[in-house]
Amino acid sequence: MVRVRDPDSGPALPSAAEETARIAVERAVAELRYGRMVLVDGGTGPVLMAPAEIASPESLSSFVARAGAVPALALTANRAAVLHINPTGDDVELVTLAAHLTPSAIRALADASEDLSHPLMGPFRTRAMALTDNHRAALKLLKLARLLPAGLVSAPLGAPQAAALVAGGVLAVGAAAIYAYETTAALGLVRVAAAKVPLADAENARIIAFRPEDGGIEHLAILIGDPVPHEPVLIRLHSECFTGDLLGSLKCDCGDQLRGSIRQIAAAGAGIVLYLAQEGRGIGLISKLKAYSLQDQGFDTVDANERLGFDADERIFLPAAVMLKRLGYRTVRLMTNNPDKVAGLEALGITVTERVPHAFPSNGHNEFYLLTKKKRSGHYL
Ligand SMILES: Nc1nc2c(ncn2[C@@H]2O[C@H](COP(=O)(O)OP(=O)(O)OP(=O)(O)O)[C@@H](O)[C@H]2O)c(=O)[nH]1
Ligand SMILES: [Zn+2]
Repeated sequence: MVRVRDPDSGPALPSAAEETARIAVERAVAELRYGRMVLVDGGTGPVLMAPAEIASPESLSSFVARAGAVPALALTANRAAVLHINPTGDDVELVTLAAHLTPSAIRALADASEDLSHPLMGPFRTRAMALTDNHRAALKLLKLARLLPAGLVSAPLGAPQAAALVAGGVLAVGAAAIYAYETTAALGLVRVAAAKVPLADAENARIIAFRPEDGGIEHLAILIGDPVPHEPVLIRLHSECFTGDLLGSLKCDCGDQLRGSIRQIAAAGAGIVLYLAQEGRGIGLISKLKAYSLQDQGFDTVDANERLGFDADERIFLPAAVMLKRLGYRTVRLMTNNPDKVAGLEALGITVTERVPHAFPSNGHNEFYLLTKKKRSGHYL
């Protein structure tokens, strides 16, 4: 494919080697989502891994046959703390799979939404397998696959064993590529389509779609009116929320914020909504629904994410900053209540001249959610 550089492209487009590495990560993501095993390779020796949330007797025995040994269960420190596993101080714990940890117990250890139906399943033993950077990369890869960050992992394998697995069809992916993935994908964003789409609240609207040059996750820019590049442009960064944006869910404020931002920008004359593919603050729709079921059990939105093994917010701001630069805008008035969005854009070279408050009345279902954003995530409300 011919590589075209926008006149105001901001950061350089990634090299061909970086793009090959990014595509390897996307293929590994697809393998994991099909429940297949993947080899994560890097300086500390290749480790075989598989998602724990779909562990079955068959997948476990196939793992043992390939790795030549019983795997360990890799959990984030957040998830391990919930399970009262003695902390080693590392960000990842490797739990020994004792006989009582059957496939269904492994699934329950991975998935906090089953905590009530599967009360604590200890005792747990850790440290039998030495933790390596490739185990950490394995959990990052699961997050990129929008799966729970809990994986069956082997100890580092010898080169001949890893080569035999690759020859047998197991996909290998580099740990460095996994860590670079989000940055490389964002830096590779280019415009792939643009069209006028008159909206009920903003008739003069255009949607410009961005995608990494050779495929991958797409984000949208909704341009309303004709924002002037050299003046501060009124913008909203809106993370995708299927339930709130499309279904009008009352659990959050997303639907009001999305429609409200379009109305406000139209009333002001011009501006941009960036609609970012970061469902569930970056954990994906299925994990967000699991977080909702934990909220039904009394946990707040932050605790629910952490019980599932995630951080409270897994989003990055680079895709938004890159899209703004590709469109030719570097100075913005940002509609948000989230201080991290202001700091995140500023850190990436976008000047935020003003934070425009973007709060809507609560609706009888989302008071506690809004209060938690204020109290625990420092939102201005
Ligand atoms: N994990 C998780 N995600 C949620 C929950 N409720 C809403 N979301 C997601 O949170 C994101 C909200 O995005 P935004 O409205 O852009 O961001 P914000 O951090 O609330 O900041 P502002 O609205 O700009 O003040 C969307 O991706 C929703 O899908 C929840 O309880 N758990
Ligand atoms: Zn929402």
